Amino acid sequence: MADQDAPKPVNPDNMDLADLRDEIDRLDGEILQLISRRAQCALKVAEVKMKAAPDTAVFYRPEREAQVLTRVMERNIGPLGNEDMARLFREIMSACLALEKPLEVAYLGPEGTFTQQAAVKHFGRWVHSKPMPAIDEVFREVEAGACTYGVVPVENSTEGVVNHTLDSFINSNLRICGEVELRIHHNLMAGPNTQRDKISRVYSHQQSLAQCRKWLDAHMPMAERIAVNSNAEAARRVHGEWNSAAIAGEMAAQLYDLDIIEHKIEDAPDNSTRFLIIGTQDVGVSGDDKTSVVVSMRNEPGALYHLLQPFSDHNVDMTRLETRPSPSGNWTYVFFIDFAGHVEDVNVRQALDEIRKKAVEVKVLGSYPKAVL
Ligand SMILES: O=C(O)C(=O)C[C@]1(C(=O)O)C=C[C@@H](O)C=C1
Repeated sequence: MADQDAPKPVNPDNMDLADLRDEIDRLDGEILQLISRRAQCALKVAEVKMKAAPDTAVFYRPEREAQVLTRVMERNIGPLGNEDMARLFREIMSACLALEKPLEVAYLGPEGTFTQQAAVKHFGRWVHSKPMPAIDEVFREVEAGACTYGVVPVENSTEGVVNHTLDSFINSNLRICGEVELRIHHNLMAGPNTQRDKISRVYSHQQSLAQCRKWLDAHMPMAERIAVNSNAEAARRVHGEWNSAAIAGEMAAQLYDLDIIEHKIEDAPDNSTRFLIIGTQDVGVSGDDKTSVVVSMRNEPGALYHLLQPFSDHNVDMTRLETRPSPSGNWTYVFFIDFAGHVEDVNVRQALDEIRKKAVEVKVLGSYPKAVL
């Protein structure tokens, strides 16, 4: 391009409103062209994948998405914050992937749950999402191939692990393809005809009731607390009942037309929940990964020590250990372990090889990128 054709540098400080809007129009034109070119590239990527593996092409690549979002955050110069910028790119990538192949994602419903919020955070808005009534039904939907991926909660920072999810992995061949972390804000909501001092029942998911226990003790000690399948289910019920309230997220209040009586009633201000993305694919190395395994050990003295020793010997950073009763009974246990690294990393492979020699069974649930957003 000749020098005289190059766009003149502009200094927004010296521009009036009309000039600033002209500049925004010009920049929007550039952004539009760039997004279109990016989408064309994604279509070409789909062609290349189809050519290489016509029957088994994998379009959604969590490791690549994590790298793209991490790079956006590293290169961002502001004034938009890193997370805001990454969310914009999250949606662009989501739209590009939908051009390649629209994804079907099952989640723990009904509509308006935190799990749906987590699904949107992870995949963006360009997927077909399908609410399922229970965690094991999310697993079944993905196992049956009706949806390619599923989203289920796995642990909460105040309430701990979601046992249903861990137990579902024991009898399933599904893998973990990703994780999402979500800050959870609980709100007390009711229909427009319900007065706060008349509330006699509070519905929510059992974990949400527990996460708001102190607030409920202090402000609604007389109201009966009723556990239901999900917070969105609680909101749906309250939609048709007087003198009842639900504890749920803002999405549920909008969906079921309820008024929020009190925002952020959770006892722990940094309350957050971790969700897993389940599917059938093995995810490649992103450079900042996590691995989850489930190990069953013989019930003998020192079993746990022998299980953990190889992690320390090979410098593998263990991030979580959960014990669950083994489905075979007899007071035996299985251990769910998360650690940093990917099964293709040498130290991880060595640690797992040693554990396999000592364990009754080792099942790798998946290596996947650490949550970026
Ligand atoms: O790089 C790929 O494999 C792509 O399909 C492109 C792309 C993107 O838009 O950047 C889209 C979907 C994938 O999940 C990852 C990245």
